[in-house]
Amino acid sequence: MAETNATVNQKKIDDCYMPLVHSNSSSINIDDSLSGVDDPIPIIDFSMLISDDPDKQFKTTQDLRNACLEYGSFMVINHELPDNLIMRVYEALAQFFDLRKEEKREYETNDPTDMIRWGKWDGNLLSTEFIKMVVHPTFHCPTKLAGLSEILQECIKRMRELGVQLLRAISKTLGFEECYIEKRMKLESGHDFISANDYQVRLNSENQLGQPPHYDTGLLVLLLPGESNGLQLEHHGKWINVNPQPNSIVVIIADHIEILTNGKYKSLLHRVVLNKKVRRISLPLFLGPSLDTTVSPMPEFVDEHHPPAYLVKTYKESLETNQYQVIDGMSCMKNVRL
Ligand SMILES: O=C(O)CCC(=O)C(=O)O
Ligand SMILES: [Fe+2]
Repeated sequence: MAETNATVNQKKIDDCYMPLVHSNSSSINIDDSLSGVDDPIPIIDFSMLISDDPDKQFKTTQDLRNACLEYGSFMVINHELPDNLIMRVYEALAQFFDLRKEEKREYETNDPTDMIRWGKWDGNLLSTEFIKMVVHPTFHCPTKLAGLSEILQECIKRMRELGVQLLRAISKTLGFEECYIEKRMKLESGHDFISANDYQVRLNSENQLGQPPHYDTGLLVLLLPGESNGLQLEHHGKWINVNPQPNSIVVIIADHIEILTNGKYKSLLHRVVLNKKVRRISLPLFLGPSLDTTVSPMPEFVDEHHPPAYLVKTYKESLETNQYQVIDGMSCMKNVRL
C-alpha cells in the first residue's frame, strides 16, 4: 500500500516536472545548465535591525526593504540562535534520516493534512527525502528518536521568534506600524510547519535536482540551509547560488506576503540542486497566518492603478488548493492570481 502511494506521488512529480513560467519574470527552463551564478544575496545583520542606535536600525531597515523588493530573499547573520543549537539540530536530523526505512515508514502518508509526513523521492528527475511536521500552534514531532523533539522544539521556538521580529521589520519597510502584519495575520495562532530535507550525494550526472523550481506557501520561510550550497534563487531570469555563511539563516519571501502587498514584495521562485560531494540537510520553517485568516491585498496597496490581483481566500483554503504544499513544483499562486 505504502509502495503504491510512493509510486503515485513520484509519477505526479515527474508529470509536472516541466519548465515553469515565472509570472513576474522571464521563462525559466529547468533543462538549462544547473550551475547557477555566484552573485551574493543581500545580508541583513539582525543585531543592527534591532539596534538601539536609530541610524543603524534605519539603515538596516532600508537594506531589508531593498532585499524584499529586489531579491525576495536575504541572509540573516547575528541572529541570536546559538551555533551549537543549530549544529545539534543538523545532527539530530541526520540521525533521523539514518533510521531504517521501515522505521520512517510509520510517517509515510497520502493524507496532506496529517501533522507528520515522511516521504522519499528517488526518481530519474528528483532525489530527496523529507519529514514535514506542523509545529505551531501545536508542536508535532516523531517520537522515534530520543532527543529529536526537544532539540527541534527549542530551535523552532527561536526561529519563530526571529521570524516574527523580521515580519515586524518588514511591516515597517511597508510604512506600517511594526505589529500590523502580525495582528492582521493572527500570528499568535499562526499555522507553521517545517520540512526537513535530506539531499544525498547523487553520483550520476543526470538530473541533479533535490527540489524542482517552486514558490513557498505562507508569509516567510526561514531556512537553516546546511553547511554546503545547493539552494538556487531566481533573480532577473538567472539562477543564483546561495553560498550560506556558517550558521546564517536564509529568508525567502513566500506567497502570502505577495498577496498581502498586492504583488509589491514577490514570492520567490527557487530550487535545489544536489551537491555532488557532500550530503546536505536543510530545515525550512514556513511561517503562516492562522488557518482561519482571510488573506487578501491590504487596502493600502490597492488603488485604481493597482486593482486587487489575487483572490480572497483563508489560509486554510489556499493550503488546500496546493494539497498542503506537496512538493510538486507548483504553488497556490496559480489558483489565487486573478
Ligand atoms: O533545501 C533547501 O535549501 C530549500 C528547501 C525548500 O525550498 C523547501 O523545502 O520548500
Ligand atoms: Fe521552498
